[in-house]
Amino acid sequence: MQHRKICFIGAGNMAGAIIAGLVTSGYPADKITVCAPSGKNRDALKDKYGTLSSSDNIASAQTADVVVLAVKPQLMADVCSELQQQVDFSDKLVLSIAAGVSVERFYALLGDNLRIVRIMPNTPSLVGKGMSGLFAPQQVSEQDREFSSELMTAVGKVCWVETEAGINQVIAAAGSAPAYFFLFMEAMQQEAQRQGLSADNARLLVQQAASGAAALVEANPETPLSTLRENVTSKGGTTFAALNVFNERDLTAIVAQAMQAAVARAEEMEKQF
Ligand SMILES: NC(=O)C1=CN([C@@H]2O[C@H](COP(=O)(O)OP(=O)(O)OC[C@H]3O[C@@H](n4cnc5c(N)ncnc54)[C@H](O)[C@@H]3O)[C@@H](O)[C@H]2O)C=CC1
Ligand SMILES: O=C(O)[C@@H]1CCC=N1
Repeated sequence: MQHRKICFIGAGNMAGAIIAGLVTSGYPADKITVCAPSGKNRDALKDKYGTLSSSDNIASAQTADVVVLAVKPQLMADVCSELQQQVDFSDKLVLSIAAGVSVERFYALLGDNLRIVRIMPNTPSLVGKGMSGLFAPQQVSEQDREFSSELMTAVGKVCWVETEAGINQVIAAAGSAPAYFFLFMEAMQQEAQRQGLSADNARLLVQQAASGAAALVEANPETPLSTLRENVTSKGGTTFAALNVFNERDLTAIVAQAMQAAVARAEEMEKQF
């Protein structure tokens, strides 16, 4: 892949996960500058991965080919207004990983001719297991699309969505989704301990069950998820008893409501930020 000069604005959980994944997969660390007001996170990335560290968003963006906007959505307007005053974006690709900040909003903040791609990644990018959804307006070149795809492929899998609304659906299905699975695993670990297993064993059992299930899904892409579930479920057996509890509480409806809430919040943020 091309090794363009990248500047990350923001050094938090998500930027850190992408940077770690990128460098681990061979992206040259000296082509990556990480900007944040406080030295804590960006210097930790510098120490661990050899990336460059700066408190100066403007100077770093000025010399970059690619600017990754990785601050919280509520800070995006302030950060962009400051950049817009001093940085010429005409020769730069801008990648936003923020939830709830639309392309239209970026045009208003940084200029109408902005080369922008919205990316919705997730934190498993840290270990090369990320999932990113990408959206670009029509005028974004094939080269910029390809670079964006390759960048995120370095830290996981990617899919493109046809419309910007698709980014909010990606949030519900992948961006926020690691937290759903963590919540589920937390609940299982808690109950396993309550039943008498040690904390270490409870964690190990839940962890391996989850990663084993995910590995089976990955290894059998043609097999419906329902078949994998049925393969565990003996009629009248223990799994059947457990699944009955989920079904009685209508887990499917709960999951649907949760994913709809994520989309609704993203839509609300688009109006707010
Ligand atoms: N955490 C996640 O799982 C995901 C987060 N995102 C998006 O990524 C973005 C960042 O989220 P997190 O990394 O979770 O947040 P975070 O709070 O961990 O990181 C935000 C970073 O921005 C930095 N920052 C604050 N003000 C700044 C400024 N003026 N200039 C430069 N840097 C500044 C902070 O120092 C911090 O390093 C958000 O827009 C979020 O919607 C997208 C997908 C997944
Ligand atoms: O919770 C959030 O708003 C961000 C976007 C997707 C994951 N974390």
